[in-house]
Amino acid sequence: MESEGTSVLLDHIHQPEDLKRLTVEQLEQVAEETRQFLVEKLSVTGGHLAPNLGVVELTIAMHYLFDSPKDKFIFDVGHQSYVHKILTGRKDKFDTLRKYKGLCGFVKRSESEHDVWEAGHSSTSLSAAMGMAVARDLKGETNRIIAMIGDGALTGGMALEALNHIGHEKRKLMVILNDNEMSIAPNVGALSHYLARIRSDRHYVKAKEEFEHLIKKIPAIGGTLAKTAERVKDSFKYLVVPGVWFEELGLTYLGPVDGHNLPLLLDTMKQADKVNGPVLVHVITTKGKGYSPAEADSHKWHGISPYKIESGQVLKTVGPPMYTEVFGSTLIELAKQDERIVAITPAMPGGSGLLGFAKEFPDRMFDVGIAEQHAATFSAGLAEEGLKPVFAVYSTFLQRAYDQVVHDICRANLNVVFAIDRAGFVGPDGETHQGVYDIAYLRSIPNMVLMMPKDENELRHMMKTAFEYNEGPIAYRYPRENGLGVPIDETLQPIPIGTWEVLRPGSDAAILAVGPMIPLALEAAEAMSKEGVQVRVINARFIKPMDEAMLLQLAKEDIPILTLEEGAALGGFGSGVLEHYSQHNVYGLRIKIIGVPDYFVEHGSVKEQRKEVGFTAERLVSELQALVPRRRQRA
Ligand SMILES: Cc1ncc(C[n+]2csc(CCOP(=O)(O)OP(=O)(O)O)c2C)c(N)n1
Ligand SMILES: CC(=O)[C@@H](O)[C@H](O)COP(=O)(O)O
Ligand SMILES: [Mg+2]
Repeated sequence: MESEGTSVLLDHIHQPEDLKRLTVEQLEQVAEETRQFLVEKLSVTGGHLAPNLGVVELTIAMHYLFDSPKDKFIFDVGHQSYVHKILTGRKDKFDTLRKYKGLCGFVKRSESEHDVWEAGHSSTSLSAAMGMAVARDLKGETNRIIAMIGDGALTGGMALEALNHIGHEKRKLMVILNDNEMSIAPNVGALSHYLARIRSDRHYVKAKEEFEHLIKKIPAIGGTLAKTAERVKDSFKYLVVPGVWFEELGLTYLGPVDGHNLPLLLDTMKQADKVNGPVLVHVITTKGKGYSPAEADSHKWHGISPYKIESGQVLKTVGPPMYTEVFGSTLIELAKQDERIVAITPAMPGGSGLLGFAKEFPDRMFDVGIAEQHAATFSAGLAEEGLKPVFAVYSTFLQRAYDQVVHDICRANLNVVFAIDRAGFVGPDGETHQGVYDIAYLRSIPNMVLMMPKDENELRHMMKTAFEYNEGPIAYRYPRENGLGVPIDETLQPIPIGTWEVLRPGSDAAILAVGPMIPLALEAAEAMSKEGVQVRVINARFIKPMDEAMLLQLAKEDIPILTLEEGAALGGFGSGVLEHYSQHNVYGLRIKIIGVPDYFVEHGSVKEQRKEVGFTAERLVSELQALVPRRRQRA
């Protein structure tokens, strides 16, 4: 891929209509120029390069044949919608991709009328498509509904629930299965193996054609022989029709078709468009197509940081290890001591830092696919039988398994350990991925213990604490960022459950800070000390249960309290402090909750997101000045 390409045709594509005037050869040139554009732009911005390189021809074909936005294009997850954005007038905004107030990395209604379904979480496209198909029919409209779903997303339970409904109602809609054999990591599961079989045995299609040709040769026959021939043909389907599983669900299966062969793709999708009912087009693509580093390692290039085009070398940020890395290495340390420890990931082995664990303990590592609900109750089953499951999951994706956490794990009080990564703001992935709700949605469940460390060293001790805790479910949450670079204790000590830690003494006010908010609290306390106000800073490392003794002491001292968490203020840790005092009939305290306000915080850097919601020392100082009575503020 030369680094300075000239986009001759792509520069003239401002809306999908501009595609429709082109010849197929010109469309192929647009595809080439689009790949060039993606590689160049994302070398600066970073983003989901490999998924988008894989759907260049597919997205061009969709916009060439069909009429968005009248026809509804629904992208599952939406991380592969960059080509769609390029073709719908947003090419010039790609320098702002995933930047603060810039182009969103997922489908976004506010950006374009062509963006009709927002996602970020996987496996929602088919349910949305079905909803839009029913609405269309009830309104007497005739537009097309076209969902693009990947082979990974297809393993998500919602997708299978939707297929069941789609096949039942038999309404006209098109499912384009973008099969590149990859989730983020190589795809897993029986469904993935089934698709692999279809991909590999191309003779299915040839044999089917020969058989049908043979049947046609038999002279026109009537009666039982005709019925027999039909039954033979139908049963032959089980042998040769590759997509029989989909056909049995009630969808017409077309494919598999090469997703980079535009003429073939166009023909197949024209055929699919004629089907008067649900149709699934099985498209085989290469994740990372056209850029050799991404083709060679599409796991790494699924979501990539800025890189050098020529070498594919990623521009690494230096610094202390990420919390995720510390989690992964410490889990190996613990697992070496106890074979009861098993790790579970819903399709995020790399992102969750478990690749090392998988290598060390292949029999104790379970990637269940994009299936958080199954992962949770699978963990419950493991715990039921005396193992020590560590369910590694991003905060935002744990939302998908809330009932299983309540119903199967906490109610049953099973010893499941939750390793909740990406807790707090996550930066470029934005509002669909912010890990800011798990404090609120977990702390209200009986039997749940929820911790957050002040640094990577304390994370290790929390992991030991969780491992040795056998009173039921326990969770530690940690952010998508580097640790603080603190010294690492070799010996792991469990922390007494429900105990906080005073980090800075003070008698005029107290800040109860959670996790990555602690440095900010210390900075504000330092600033206040210059005004003669001594602010105590407490590491509120147990969100549940709270340190009741310390809360009682604070009440006795009757000093103002400020709670600080990178989580939804509504129902979060600070709410818990208020609830505690209410339950203990303590009245009249001055308490200020600082958390994430009640709206979805969009993409940008974590620093920009924190600034936007007022997580700044200046803001904390002004809140403390308002809380601490004048008499305590010495002149
Ligand atoms: C509920 C949920 N779990 C996990 C993820 C993380 N995730 C994003 S994309 C992806 C893989 C999707 O694979 P596939 O659908 O095959 O798309 P591809 O990237 O291969 O084009 C995963 C696991 C998510 N977005 N949503
Ligand atoms: C699209 C998606 O959900 C994942 O690719 C996610 O963006 C990964 O997030 P991290 O980059 O934090 O692992
Ligand atoms: Mg895939």
